[in-house]
Amino acid sequence: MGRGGNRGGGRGGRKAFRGKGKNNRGGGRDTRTEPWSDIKRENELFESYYRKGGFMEEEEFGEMWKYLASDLPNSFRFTGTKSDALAVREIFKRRYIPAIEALDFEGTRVEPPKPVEGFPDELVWDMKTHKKVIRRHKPFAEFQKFLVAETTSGNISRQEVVSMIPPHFLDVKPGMVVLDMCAAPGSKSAQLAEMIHGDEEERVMQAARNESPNIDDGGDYSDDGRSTGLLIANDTDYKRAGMLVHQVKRLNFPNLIVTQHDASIFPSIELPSAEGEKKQYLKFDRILTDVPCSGDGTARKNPNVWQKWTPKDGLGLHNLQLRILFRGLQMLKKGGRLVYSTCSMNPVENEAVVAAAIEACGGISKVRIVDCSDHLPKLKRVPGLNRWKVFDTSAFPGSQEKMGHLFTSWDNFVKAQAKYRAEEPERQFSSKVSPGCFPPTASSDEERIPLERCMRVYPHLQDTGAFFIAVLEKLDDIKVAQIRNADNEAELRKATNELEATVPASAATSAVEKIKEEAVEEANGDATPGDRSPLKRKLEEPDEDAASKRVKAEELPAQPVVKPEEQDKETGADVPMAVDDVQPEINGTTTVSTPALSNQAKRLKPEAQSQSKEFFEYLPADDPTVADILDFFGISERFPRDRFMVKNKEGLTLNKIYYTSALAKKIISQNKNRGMKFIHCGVVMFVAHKIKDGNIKAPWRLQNEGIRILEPWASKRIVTCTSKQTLYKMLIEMFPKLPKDGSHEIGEIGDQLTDMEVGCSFIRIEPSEGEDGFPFRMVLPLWRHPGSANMMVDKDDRKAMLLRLFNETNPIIKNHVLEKARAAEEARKDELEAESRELDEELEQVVDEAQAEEVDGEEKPVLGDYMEVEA
Ligand SMILES: C[S@@+](CC[C@H](N)C(=O)[O-])C[C@H]1O[C@@H](n2cnc3c(N)ncnc32)[C@H](O)[C@@H]1O
Repeated sequence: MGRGGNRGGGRGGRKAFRGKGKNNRGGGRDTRTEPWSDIKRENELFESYYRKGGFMEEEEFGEMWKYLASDLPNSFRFTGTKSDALAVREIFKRRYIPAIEALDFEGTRVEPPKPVEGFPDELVWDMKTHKKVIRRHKPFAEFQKFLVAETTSGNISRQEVVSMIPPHFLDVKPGMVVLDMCAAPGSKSAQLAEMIHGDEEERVMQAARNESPNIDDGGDYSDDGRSTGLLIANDTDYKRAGMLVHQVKRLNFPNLIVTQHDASIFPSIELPSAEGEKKQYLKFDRILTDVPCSGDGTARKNPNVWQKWTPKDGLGLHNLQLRILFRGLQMLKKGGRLVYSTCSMNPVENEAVVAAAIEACGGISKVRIVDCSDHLPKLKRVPGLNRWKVFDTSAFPGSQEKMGHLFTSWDNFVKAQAKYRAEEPERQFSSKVSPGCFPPTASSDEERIPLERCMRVYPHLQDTGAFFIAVLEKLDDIKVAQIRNADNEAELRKATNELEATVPASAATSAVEKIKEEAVEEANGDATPGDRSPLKRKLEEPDEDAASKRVKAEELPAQPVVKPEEQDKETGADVPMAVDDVQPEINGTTTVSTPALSNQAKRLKPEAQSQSKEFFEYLPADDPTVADILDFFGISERFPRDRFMVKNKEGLTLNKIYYTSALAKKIISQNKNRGMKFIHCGVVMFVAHKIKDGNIKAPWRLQNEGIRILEPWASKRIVTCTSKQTLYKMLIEMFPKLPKDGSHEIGEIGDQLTDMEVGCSFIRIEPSEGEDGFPFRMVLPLWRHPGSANMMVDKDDRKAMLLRLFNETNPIIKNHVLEKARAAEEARKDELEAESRELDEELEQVVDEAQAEEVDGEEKPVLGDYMEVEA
């Protein structure tokens, strides 16, 4: 990853809401007007469910609840390549920890940040002092500046600790093909990209020096050290997908594609195949399904949980979560690994989804839950649940009063419903409960799904938010699925209705105030658990050949457009979306009473479509513009020439030239006309230099984003910086002068530039030991003008570098070009004023002359005078 601004100005970080796209219910966006500290952290229904739902002992519940109602510590992660991340972490430890340790705030010693146990290399830190205190109070000003500057430069990610866990369990290796199905705003995608990237830069430099890379981490380094892996980050929500692009763009990762699809019907991705050969479709080594959820585990930072929690939030999302997970398992390679995660504590959104998906895939011989007890051993967690109660509410129409009901099984639920229909036909339930919400009932020990292998992280275990993680491995192709869809449920309901008469009137006993425990039959042992197992229907693995069939997307209104990065982009109509011929036929509705959707209707649920279209046109390997640029920089023939792309319909090298990995190219080229919605791919490698600067062979600028990918292969236009002092001068002066007589003030850089032709070049800075050395390798672009030089790093990034390398908190960056332009503007202003004075004088003269005329002739109205009308 680039330093010194090459990650742009991304300000990522998760919002205090979790996936409230159009499909999501629950807490929703934080819309409160009153301050967080004034929000009452109480909610009777919420508390009753977690207290009575049988999740933990009363004593532990008390501890958990106390933490859940307290503020969340402030956490962050050092990001980027490992060597860069470790270098910035060292600066932080050396400079800021001692300063914070010495602070007093409101009479108490400040507890400094600490590395979070369980995460490798001390790259994750948290701090008890609240974010707001750090932001607003003077003693923390220096530390706050560091956090802001490094977050902007992309060296720090302000991410919640628990949210960092799922990618760690995916066990991603460089070279793997990974899908993040619900990725926005992208903090986990960033982690995954880092993992796929590995120590790529180090390896590429070794390859360029013809050294054989010394690696045995199982990655594929056949592409001259470059990672052959790929991350596809997807989100259905148009605006959030825009946030995702913004977040991942600063990673400068050419092995990344962002798509915008409903993950539950994510299209199969076609791979190129020879004429007449059977079509091949991409299967993933790793998949993350960090699904939309009720988010009740984020209560420490999300007031909506306290204000709005209802059991409907989780119940309403169960089916969408199940469909997303099922689709993920379909697209996973045999032997591949999938992590399912939520920030909810509700088993209906967690263990129930995992169990229902495994059942839908054909059981534990097809998909197993991986025992991860030996992975991240310092991370405190508790086993997943095998038993839980499902919570629902009911009310009479028009009444505000709600009654809570706890059900232990689908049978009891159906029986209780029948009883209420007979006794209180007016009472209405949320009708979001489906059979898959309940604990699975295996017919034998061998078939039992070991849900205890799932992981629950609770707030009190290590002072974090709550999270749920399940690691799944696909053992075999999914050929037969057990489906519980609305048709089957209706059949089941019909069958169980016949049992109504057998339900004793006393079936439902009062448990907590308004909460009813609807599980008495089972508890008394007099219930005959009905056959919960649904009717079976065959579901073949998608017939990939049929995947190219098109389904016309519904016409939807125009959506806001992602900030365009290319001016010459055109808009075009959406291409119909390609989906698998056979989609997971899990109940697409969330209610037991809703009529079944036709298969066609289930497929016709595309996400909101935008009217704008990105173009991704690859340039031919012998493109003359690219050839000139590569020649100008002396780029080795070993650097691939066929991966350059432009983003205009005509495929012209107008403004920007992008670079992508080989696999990204294959996928984009093969699928862009199949209806896939690609919304981002590629790092900007070259930008057209439009200022007249003489006759330059390659009037293109190197870009921070792509410079480190290209630099190891360059043999020309390289300037080496060896002194910190020189770099300092280059940073505080935007355009240091380079007079013809060689009397510059920029040390070794100026010496090397003296005889260099006008145009772009690399500044190479190698790391060196000691306080006076450079903490990490840097490569920066520089433009040599006829009379000056310009390191092409923007002001914010210059400031970040000055702070990081020189501890300079308020640098004044000189820009004589801007000053000259301002002076010219001032001079022009003076000129304009003079012109305007002259005009006034002329006008006065005209008026005087007009008045003089009056003396001789008829009276005429003049400017500033008024007419006298004769009576
Ligand atoms: C919990 S958030 C994901 C957070 C993200 N993984 C991260 O770490 O930054 C859930 C995301 O799912 C998205 N989403 C909701 N329904 C979806 C669907 N049907 N397909 C794909 N994404 C969906 C939401 O827009 C939201 O961004």
